[in-house]
Amino acid sequence: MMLNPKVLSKGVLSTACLARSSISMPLFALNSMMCIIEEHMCIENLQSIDRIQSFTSTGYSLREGMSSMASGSTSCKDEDGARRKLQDFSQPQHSFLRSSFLGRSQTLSHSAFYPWLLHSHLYSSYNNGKELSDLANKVLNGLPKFVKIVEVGPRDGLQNEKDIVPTNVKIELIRRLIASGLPVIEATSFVSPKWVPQLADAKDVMEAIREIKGVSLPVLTPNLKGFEAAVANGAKEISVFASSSESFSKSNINCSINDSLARYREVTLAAEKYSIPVRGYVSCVVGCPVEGAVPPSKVSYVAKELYEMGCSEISLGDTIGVGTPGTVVPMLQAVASVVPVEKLAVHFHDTYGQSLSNILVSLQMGISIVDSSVAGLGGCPYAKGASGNVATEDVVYMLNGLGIETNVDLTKLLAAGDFICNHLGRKSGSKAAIALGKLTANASKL
Ligand SMILES: CC(C)(COP(=O)([O-])OP(=O)([O-])OC[C@H]1O[C@@H](n2cnc3c(N)ncnc32)[C@H](O)[C@@H]1OP(=O)([O-])[O-])[C@@H](O)C(=O)NCCC(=O)NCCSC(=O)C[C@@](C)(O)CC(=O)[O-]
Repeated sequence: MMLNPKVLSKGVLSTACLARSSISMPLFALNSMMCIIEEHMCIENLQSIDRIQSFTSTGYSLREGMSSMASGSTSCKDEDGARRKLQDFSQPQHSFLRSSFLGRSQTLSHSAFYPWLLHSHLYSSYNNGKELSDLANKVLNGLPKFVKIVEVGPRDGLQNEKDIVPTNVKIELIRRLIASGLPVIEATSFVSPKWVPQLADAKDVMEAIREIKGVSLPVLTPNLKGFEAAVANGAKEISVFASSSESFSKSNINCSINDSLARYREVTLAAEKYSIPVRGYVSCVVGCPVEGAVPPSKVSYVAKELYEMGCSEISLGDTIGVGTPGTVVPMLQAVASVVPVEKLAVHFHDTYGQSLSNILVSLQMGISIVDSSVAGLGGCPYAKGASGNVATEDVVYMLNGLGIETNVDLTKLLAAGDFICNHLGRKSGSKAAIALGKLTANASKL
């Protein structure tokens, strides 16, 4: 598409920059979006750009949509007073998606390659500045100001490593991750050492970190035995892990979904006595290595059970990393209708490179807790084909770009990633870490 020469003139560009700098929105993302919009819409004058200043005004947010859905309402009011229907994403996959995201009741054909078909719709429907500012408002204004990152590298990241990582390396990794400012670091698992030999040193890891204050260091427990061992070794927070797929439940913890929920009821009851917060994982929230696609209703069933038995946070795990925004959004919609969205976390593995886009749509839906693993370490020994978790460095880089606080020092996080990658003798799984590492190396040559 042609770009109007007027938009290219120096004056226009600098005025556009001024307009952008006067708002409190994440500028990098906003600039990128505006460049795309300007380019494709051949903006003739600056009126549209000036309206960018109204991006901070009120507008429809997906969070509002989610809360109205949770209360049984299916519609919400936008600033023009028009009633817009929330989309029904619970329709079968690969059919059609309704676009309330764009503020129009239009039906978009859904294909595997372009799940949202945002492009053609965007350029054909939005042709004035007011609508452009509404659009940017909807995309960016609903994002949280702070995201809590739950670092799962020492547990989920290392559990699949074939060679046993020495205990002192695990402890040093945890110390470095703490130093980077991460608020939660899942330290280890009290599971059967026959099932996960890599984490057989859970007691020794806990012994070294149990006195550390100011950071949460939860551990994974599959049953009461694991819970008791965790508490005896100083755990102050624990996690239980159920699955939304029967086959995965059987292969991961050797019991059915309902049997696992019965076990976790015992664990949450015991935890309540000690005032120990329990996080509940639901794995295979989009797909299972054995059963294939997992319907959102199964995920919401397990999430609701965990929440109602007392789990204070529910982490939704795409264990094999097959999700795209097209499958993650309906799953979140189903779960958020039974568990408050502020209690939900997302946990993506990056097998198909979809994690960051999945995280972004999750944030747009009101989620503000994201699990990730330093250097993209990870994989589940009982989920064939599962690759590493989304890399914490990549998540922090994206959130920094969006102007979202995490309290994480990226430089120190990169150092923690280098430390563990050096030990494992492996390149980092984080694209941001690789790119920033190259930048540093080039700078030091100057
Ligand atoms: C649940 C069990 C124990 C059942 O395993 P089982 O073989 O059915 O259990 P059992 O009760 O028959 O016990 C077998 C042996 O394990 C012992 N045992 C029993 N419980 C414990 C315990 N807590 N700690 C230590 N030992 C334990 C028990 O004492 C016994 O020892 P033995 O008499 O043979 O010497 C086993 O299947 C297990 O440990 N599974 C854990 C597997 C695991 O950790 N998988 C990775 C988790 S990652 C995940 O789920 C996904 C997630 C959370 O990351 C999110 C995502 O990525 O999507």
